[in-house]
Amino acid sequence: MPRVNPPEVDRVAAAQAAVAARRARAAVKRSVADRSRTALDVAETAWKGQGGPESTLRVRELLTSVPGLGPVRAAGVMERLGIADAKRVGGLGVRQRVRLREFLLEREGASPERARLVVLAGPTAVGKGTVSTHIRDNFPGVLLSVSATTRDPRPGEIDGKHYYFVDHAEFDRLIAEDELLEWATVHNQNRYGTPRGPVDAALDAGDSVLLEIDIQGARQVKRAMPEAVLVFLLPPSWEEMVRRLVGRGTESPEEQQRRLETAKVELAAQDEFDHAVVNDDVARAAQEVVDLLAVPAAR
Ligand SMILES: Nc1ncnc2c1ncn2[C@@H]1O[C@H](COP(=O)(O)OP(=O)(O)OP(=O)(O)O)[C@@H](O)[C@H]1O
Ligand SMILES: Nc1nc2c(ncn2[C@@H]2O[C@H](COP(=O)(O)O)[C@@H](O)[C@H]2O)c(=O)[nH]1
Repeated sequence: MPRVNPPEVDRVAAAQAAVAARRARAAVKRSVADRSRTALDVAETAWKGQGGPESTLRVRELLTSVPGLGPVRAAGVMERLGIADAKRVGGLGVRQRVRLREFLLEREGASPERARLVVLAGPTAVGKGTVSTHIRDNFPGVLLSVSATTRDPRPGEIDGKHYYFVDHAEFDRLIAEDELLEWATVHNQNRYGTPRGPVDAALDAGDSVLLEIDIQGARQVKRAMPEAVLVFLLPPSWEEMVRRLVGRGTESPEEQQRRLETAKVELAAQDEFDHAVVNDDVARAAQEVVDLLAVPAAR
């Protein structure tokens, strides 16, 4: 027999239930924040459909309880995943669940205690330098490795900031003394290499490191350090990449042609990478790379 109560009793019971539900949701959020549970575990519980506090938690609340994800970054993540602001975890559609699960898997695999080595590679003029500079300027928690190179500085490039500009004898010495984590002759012309010391020191100190290097170098890093995360930066289209190369105006037409030949080979290697990021917008592409590094956003 259904019970019939006076309206006051129903209202009091409903208010008590709402308070209990809010407390339960707050407890779930605290358990993610203090890492006694992962956000993915919470989401999976909600999707088992038992109607507990996990399923009525808003996705925004779940994400902002993940260490290192503030409201602004959480909003950006939701926009990327195609999840509306008011959505509750239990109310997500199948595709949204798949996207959120993938995001949380990646994010929680990249726990902030585990420093990561991320390698950003891609074809010429896709914007590797631009995206890396954006990360260096906006995410002080990331160490951007400074490479050694035998090429001449371009106008405005500073020795020790953009590259260590060295002659061939010095580059030979760096190789002979095993001071480079990887090195390669790029575009059949100049040699470039990653100094090993600063990378090792940063990882030992628990700091994540970003390398912006070519594909041959990325393969060498993966062989030496299989835990490194390889990210392939893609242009929105081949034509846009050519426009960027020509528009940059730093190479002669012959050098542009040489780089485009290398680019065809490089684009064929994108499947060897762990992740692909399209550089249609610098800030968004940089954010995607930073999410893979799992470092706190700039204040
Ligand atoms: N998202 C973007 N939208 C429009 N232009 C961009 C974008 N990202 C970079 N660019 C422009 O494209 C050009 C090439 O960028 P950048 O020099 O960073 O490429 P790169 O991948 O480092 O090239 P390389 O490997 O040849 O050194 C620059 O003029 C830069 O301003
Ligand atoms: N293997 C490595 N490649 C590197 C390194 N530093 C930069 N690069 C790549 O070289 C090309 C050309 O650079 P540019 O500054 O002359 O335009 C570009 O693809 C870089 O990613 C390195 O240490 N190792």
